[in-house]
Amino acid sequence: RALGQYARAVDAEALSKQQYDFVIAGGGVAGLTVADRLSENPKVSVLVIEYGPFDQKEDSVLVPGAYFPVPYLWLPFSSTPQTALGGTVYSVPCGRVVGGGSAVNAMFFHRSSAEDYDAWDALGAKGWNWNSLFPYFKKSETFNRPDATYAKERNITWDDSVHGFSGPVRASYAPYDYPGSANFYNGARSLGIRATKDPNAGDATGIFRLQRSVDPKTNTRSFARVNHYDRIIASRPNYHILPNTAVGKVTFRGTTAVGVEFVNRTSGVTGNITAKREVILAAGAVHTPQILQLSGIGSASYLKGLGIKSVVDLPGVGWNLQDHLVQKVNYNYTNNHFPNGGSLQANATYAAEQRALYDANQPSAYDLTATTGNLIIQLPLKDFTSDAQSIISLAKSQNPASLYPKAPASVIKGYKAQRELIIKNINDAAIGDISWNTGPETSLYMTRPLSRGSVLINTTSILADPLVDFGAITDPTDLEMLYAIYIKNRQLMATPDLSVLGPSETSPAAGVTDKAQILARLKATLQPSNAHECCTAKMGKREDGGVVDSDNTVYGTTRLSVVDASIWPYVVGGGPQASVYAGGEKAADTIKRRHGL
Ligand SMILES: Cc1cc2nc3c(=O)[nH]c(=O)nc-3n(C[C@H](O)[C@H](O)[C@H](O)COP(=O)(O)OP(=O)(O)OC[C@H]3O[C@@H](n4cnc5c(N)ncnc54)[C@H](O)[C@@H]3O)c2cc1C
Repeated sequence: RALGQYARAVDAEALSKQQYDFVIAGGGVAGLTVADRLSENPKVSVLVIEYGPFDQKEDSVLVPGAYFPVPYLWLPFSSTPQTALGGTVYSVPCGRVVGGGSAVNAMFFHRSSAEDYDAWDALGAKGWNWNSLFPYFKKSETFNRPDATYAKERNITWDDSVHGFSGPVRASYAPYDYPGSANFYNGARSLGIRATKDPNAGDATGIFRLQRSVDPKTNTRSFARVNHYDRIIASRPNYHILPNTAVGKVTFRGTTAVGVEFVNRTSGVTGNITAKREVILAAGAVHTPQILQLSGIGSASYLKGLGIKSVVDLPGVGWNLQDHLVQKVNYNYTNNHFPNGGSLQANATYAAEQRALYDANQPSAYDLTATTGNLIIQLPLKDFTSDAQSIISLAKSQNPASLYPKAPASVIKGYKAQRELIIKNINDAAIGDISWNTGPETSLYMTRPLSRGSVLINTTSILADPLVDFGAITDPTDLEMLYAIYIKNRQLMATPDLSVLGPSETSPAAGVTDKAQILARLKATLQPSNAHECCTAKMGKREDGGVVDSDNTVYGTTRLSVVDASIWPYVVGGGPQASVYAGGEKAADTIKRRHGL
């Protein structure tokens, strides 16, 4: 049988006889963005090989308010014991499904501050800066304005000039809001926190309304499977996806990538497929470095220990892992509004009513994700604490080589350069967030880590998880920044607008005021990952631990590129997906140009 639209019906033998112009490993945000753009040309054939299945349009995928439990995660998957956290292991959250992280994420969809992208360029990702990414942010989205009356009532503001109106990702604001949002907004304003007109304009600090990747016509998730595959596939016989299949390694002629080896996860059947023009890695920041190492691209001496023949000695592969720290803070409220962000879980009658409204396409609590409220506060360090200078001094006093003892020398060199820029921008770009779901849970995020981790293989099987070391809070500055965010949240909860609701903290440090004790509680309860893993095949100079050049090509190879969140020099503040979509759009243009398409 010839390859069908979904390529699901094809057995490995038939597939092995096919050749594609481009073979893409990983059908997540970046992979499907690039596949869509390349296959716009009917003469270009594209195969995406995706480890996970197609989703079955479950509520937990499509309905924002039915988000929990999060489906299609890579489970069970644990990190290595975290040395600065008493040897505890933590889960490594990533999506494993067509659509990748966008099929399972909390749908925050927003850009970071211009300083973050400009820092990438300064660190050697030449041409990757705010100005060059800006048109791609616009290209990636169809922005939907909220209803005018609702927007006025709820202080929703935006700037049309920074948005796109014809791109694949549907971006919108929730049409429903809990009354507690007003308390949060007014409390933040009373602390002097600026109301940001639109965080997507290059300054993502202040308090603002969360834009989400949700289609406002259907009130369902707008994710890469829908916006970069379902939307177009009927007219693209040249675009195929092979699900439930792992890319095991890239195959080479010399240092030229010529295809991939794959294994079907359920049948175990293996095969090879030829890529006539290019192999594109888009397996996410945890798995792209795994594929590279299994293919002989990484530290030659390390790979030799596993019996893997080196193709290119590239010690930066797998290093520079970054993520955002998460700290949940829970409260009891004696006088909270009803309904609030906890009501769907706590009150079955209310949940049934809201579900009926949602099904009738009326504004409903099901239009919100179960994780968040509608508002978020993102601030630079100086706006979280008056103690910013001593935190900066602490950061400067660290010795990067001893913080990251096993990292190759080139990686340390790049790490030092990153630290200098991060410290320089620390009082301008956001370092963390406060998000209250208007119910029992507040989420704090420390988004400007100075600690670094790694993803290294320790077997030669693609079906075994790589070793993921988040390196969480190995630089003690990160814990101090988290503490600053935590204290700011306490100040916020003490403002008249929020204290009127009668909050009393139940965890992580109920009643504790001593700093050392609070730090101990934070260490015991923080999560090293917000599923925002990135930066493990960094774009930048090779001598600084770089893995890909500014055109996404893996150093020392031809016809092999990386397009996902692995390529970032350092993590953006806020949610990463909008930046991955934009980076995918930019990479697709680069690849087209390279092949004269
Ligand atoms: C639970 C969760 C919540 C999140 N919430 C938000 C949010 O609210 N806002 C936000 O901006 N970001 C959020 N993120 C992060 C965001 O989704 C990711 O940053 C983004 O998906 C990364 O895109 P990517 O293309 O780099 O990788 P992914 O989208 O993860 O895609 C990688 C794909 O490659 C596949 N793959 C892996 N190994 C192989 C292999 N060997 N062969 C073939 N395929 C392979 C994976 O199955 C996956 O589908 C969240 C992520 C998760 C998991």
